[in-house]
Amino acid sequence: MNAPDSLPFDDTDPDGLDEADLPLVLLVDDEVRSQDAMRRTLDEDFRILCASSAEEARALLERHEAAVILCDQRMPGLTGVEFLREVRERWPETVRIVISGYTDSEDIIRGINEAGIYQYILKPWVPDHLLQTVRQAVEARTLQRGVSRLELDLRAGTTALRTRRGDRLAQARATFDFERIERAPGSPLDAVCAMAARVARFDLPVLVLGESGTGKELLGRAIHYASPRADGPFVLENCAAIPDTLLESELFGHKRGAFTGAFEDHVGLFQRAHGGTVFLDEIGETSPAFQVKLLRVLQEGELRPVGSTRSVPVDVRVIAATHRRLDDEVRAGRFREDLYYRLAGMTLQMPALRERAGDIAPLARRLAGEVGAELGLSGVEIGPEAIAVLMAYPWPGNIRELRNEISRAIVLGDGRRIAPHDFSATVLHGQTGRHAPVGAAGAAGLNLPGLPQSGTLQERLDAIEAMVLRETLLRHRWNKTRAAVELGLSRVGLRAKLRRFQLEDTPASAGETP
Ligand SMILES: Nc1ncnc2c1ncn2[C@@H]1O[C@H](COP(=O)(O)OP(=O)(O)OP(=O)(O)O)[C@@H](O)[C@H]1O
Repeated sequence: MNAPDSLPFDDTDPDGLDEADLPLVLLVDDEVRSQDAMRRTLDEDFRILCASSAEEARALLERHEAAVILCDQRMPGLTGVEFLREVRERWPETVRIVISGYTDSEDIIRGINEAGIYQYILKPWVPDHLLQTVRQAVEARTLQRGVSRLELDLRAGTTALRTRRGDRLAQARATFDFERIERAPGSPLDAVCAMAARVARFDLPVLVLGESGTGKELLGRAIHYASPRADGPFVLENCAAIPDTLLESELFGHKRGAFTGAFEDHVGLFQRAHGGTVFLDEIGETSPAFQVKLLRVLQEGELRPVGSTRSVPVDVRVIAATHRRLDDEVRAGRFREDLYYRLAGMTLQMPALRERAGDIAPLARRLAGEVGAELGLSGVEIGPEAIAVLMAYPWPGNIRELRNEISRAIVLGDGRRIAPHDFSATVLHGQTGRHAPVGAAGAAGLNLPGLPQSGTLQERLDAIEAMVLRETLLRHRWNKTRAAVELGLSRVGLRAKLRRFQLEDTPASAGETP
């Protein structure tokens, strides 16, 4: 039998981590060897306590607040699930994980409800998976505790958050509200915004993934203004825009004389964001050397400006964004795994515009209004044929490209109503060179990933009709006779439709081959 451990605090921790801040994990297993194996897997990230029986575990839980309990299903006297049921009642905030072999699965499945088991791990377990599961369990507990705290606050009628914020904040909140992230009802963005709004309330780091121009920054701002840090600053740095050495001084500051050209002390963005949020755009572009420095600041909650001997405490929430798949970057060894886990408290994925073609119509109308107003034109409209053209294009540059296209159309058009011929040939003919045109189908049939999910029936049918016409013409290299035959139209009928969608009279449509 293993005696219960005393807490393994280590004053000489080489990482400079105060172990007292690490979450406590209780391992319950009567086999010393598997206890040891688990401990070795987890003890860099957590404080560990071990018990060999339910009795010992109870005694430890009475004295220490464990974030997570990992319990073997086979124990002398009672099963892991039975013990975890008791843990749920007496220590409900401790997240419960059971470890078992295949044969125990029925009992475990019952236990998922009865004992509120967060996760079960099958033997033989894989160290990475075990570590990952415990990390997630700790995060889940942090979220759950935050929810409970909020509920308590609400019940007590706490209005502190609201009263602290003034008009300026109210205005910023309205501007960067999740509702202002334009989308159609039922858009995939609904789920992203709902998750972001939830996580906004908790002080977790957030990683926003998504192609360029999908609205990652907009989402980051909305998170900040929906968070308890909303009355603190929101500062943004594009990590890809400046060289590595400057990035460090830009973010963490420098002392006068720290390097050639450092004529004065410089306060970095992290210090300026104290009490607020730092948005680190294009984090995937940073060098390994910079990643180490950032990790240290995040771990220690303090920074040392370049050339300084003194550390300064900083309290910021970091929201990082990248167009890269950061987990792939980690696997390829280009991004530090430990930093990845620090940043990815919660990961949000912004879908590309082509994956939510239903959003194009409301977005285009909104952007036409916004850009029109910037240009001093009010009430700029977009006709249904123009919307159909926009919906048939795959938008590799996402909303930023859509905004540019609409600006162009307003400037080149009559300034009142945007029509298809106001768009660039690229958009009119769906040719990006980077992605297959939406609706471009093989001989097997028509694939319509951009099937419109909003708008009136007529608008949606128009969008589909425009896509089908364009796709057929592209495939027949703009040979109208062959396209008409395939579509069962007369040449005159096809021409009328091309005129209607203004696909006919552009130089590109006359000569362009796909
Ligand atoms: N859903 C939306 N509603 C309204 N405007 C949007 C929406 N999404 C993005 N935009 C606008 O599109 C432009 C690009 O968005 P943003 O800068 O947030 O994208 P990003 O993903 O951070 O781009 P990058 O990775 O290139 O920095 C901005 O002008 C933004 O206001």
